[in-house]
Amino acid sequence: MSEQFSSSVDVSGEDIHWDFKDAMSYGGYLGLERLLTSQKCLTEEHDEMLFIVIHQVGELWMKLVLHETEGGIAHLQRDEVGPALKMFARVSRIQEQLIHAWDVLSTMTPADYLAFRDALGQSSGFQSFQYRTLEYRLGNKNAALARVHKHNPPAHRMVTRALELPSLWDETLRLLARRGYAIPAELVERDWTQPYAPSEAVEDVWRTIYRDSETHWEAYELGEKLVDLEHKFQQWRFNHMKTVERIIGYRKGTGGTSGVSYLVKALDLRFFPEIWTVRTTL
Ligand code: HEM
Ligand SMILES: N[C@@H](CC(=O)c1ccccc1NC=O)C(=O)O
Repeated sequence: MSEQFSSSVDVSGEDIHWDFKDAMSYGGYLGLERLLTSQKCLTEEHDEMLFIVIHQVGELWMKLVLHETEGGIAHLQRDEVGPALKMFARVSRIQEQLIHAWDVLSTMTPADYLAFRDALGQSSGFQSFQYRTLEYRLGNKNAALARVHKHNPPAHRMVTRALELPSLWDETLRLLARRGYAIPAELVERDWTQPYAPSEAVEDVWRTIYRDSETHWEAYELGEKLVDLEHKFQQWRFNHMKTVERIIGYRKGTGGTSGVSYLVKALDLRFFPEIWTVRTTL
């Protein structure tokens, strides 16, 4: 073994020796070489680095949110509510990080952003395949939005798979049906690519669960976790819309939408509709 690839150190009387060729290192394990050379600014503008890093951090958190959401859904499929709740609790904490990231981006003024905005061309958050995958897994099935990814086959496969699978809400209703709650049969087996249509029968089930939570404790806890998750998703959307308003005003979006008014409309979307409507009649 060559001397330069090995080392030993005396730590509290213990001789620790390692071989660098095989040893795991901090940067190697974390892939820092790729991670920290992936901030490729197109301009010399100071704030472009902030813009890139905020998006990269967002995509990394989204990766973990997807991982935890998949894990949580898999537990629900196996009727393991407790471990699913543990994963959704983590999702909510990650969402808090995503929400607070807007405060960092808000330090960028309109002039700072406009200085490099033209370099972005027609690229836009619309093209985030992880975001679209997440929306589909949670239950917002707008099939048209998958087409954006058709020129990127791995992304298209990921998004299409999410479109075709039962969402978190679908799996929640299937679990309730297995537990004897009166979920309509056409919601237990359906074409999952289609948007979910709210049902009075489902609202009735949640009314039963909420009115007597002590006898329906697991279902009640699951319902409240989903409320947290959707509430935080709404907060993220709202902060996005307000940050966009303060940075580009009422300009059109680079992705071709009207901009702020498009983002305002997106605030009306619901992943778990009956869990909200039931609250009016509890
Ligand atoms: C200066 C900052 C930003 C501006 C001006 C902005 C603006 C917009 C606009 C106008 C849209 C609508 C699509 C379009 O026409 O382009 C949009 C969509 C989107 N943006 Fe941003 N955005 C900003 C930052 C971010 C950040 C930091 C993220 C994520 C980390 C993000 C994620 C998204 C996503 C996922 C969509 C698609 C939303 C949907 O389809 O409902 N944006 N953004
Ligand atoms: N839609 C934004 C551009 C934008 O925000 C963006 C552009 C490239 C990569 C990520 C982006 N972020 C989210 O939409 C705009 O209209 O200025």
